Amino acid sequence: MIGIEGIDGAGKRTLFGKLSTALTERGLSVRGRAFPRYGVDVHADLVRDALHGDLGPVSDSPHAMGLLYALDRRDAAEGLRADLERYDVVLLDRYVASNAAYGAARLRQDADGDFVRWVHDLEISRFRLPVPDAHLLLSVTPTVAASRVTRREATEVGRERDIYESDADLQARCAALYEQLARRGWLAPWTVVDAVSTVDTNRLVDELFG
Ligand SMILES: Cc1cn([C@H]2C[C@H](O)[C@@H](COP(=O)(O)O)O2)c(=O)[nH]c1=O
Repeated sequence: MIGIEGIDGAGKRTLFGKLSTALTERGLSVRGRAFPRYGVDVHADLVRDALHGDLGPVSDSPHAMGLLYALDRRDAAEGLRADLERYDVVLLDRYVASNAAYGAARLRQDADGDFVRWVHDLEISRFRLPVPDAHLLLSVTPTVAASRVTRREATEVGRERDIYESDADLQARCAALYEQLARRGWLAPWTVVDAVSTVDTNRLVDELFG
């Protein structure tokens, strides 16, 4: 199970698609999932409302938001465990590490702070969510990521920027948090992928799967 992580606009969705194709071409069965599961889980829908300022003070509280993201994953845990039995590779577009990075960045803590520990206690120790085997961190400057978010807005009709995407300082702190989590090997080993230019997916698959 591989978690694909990075700030908004880092290119996670693109890599997710390319990796799925490359792994399938090598004869592996692949199951992809994305969190939050908007339209599937009530907690994820509350997250979406909060991200657009439609849930009152909930969006002001990193812990309230963190709990909603965690509950969405807890509701998916049984399905995830079944996927792990059935598929060679489970690819995740965001997972527990997103909660650690964004919440800690909002609270201006670092990776050794209370929030990252709180996420671990809640999602891993208490909810017993499956632990990933590896993380891929798409590393990109916040400026490049922001320009990708702007480009995506132009093509996705009706899509409104959420409260995190509009906050350049938060994105910069979040990028720093991800780098710290990667250096510490938080939860699983991390491979940092330079995502400013086009990622060589086949090379990445070779690195990951030999
Ligand atoms: C999955 C997840 C996302 N997030 C944030 C990252 C994004 O800015 C936002 C929405 O995710 P998305 O843009 O990938 O749909 O939620 C968390 O803070 N914690 C989480 O657990």
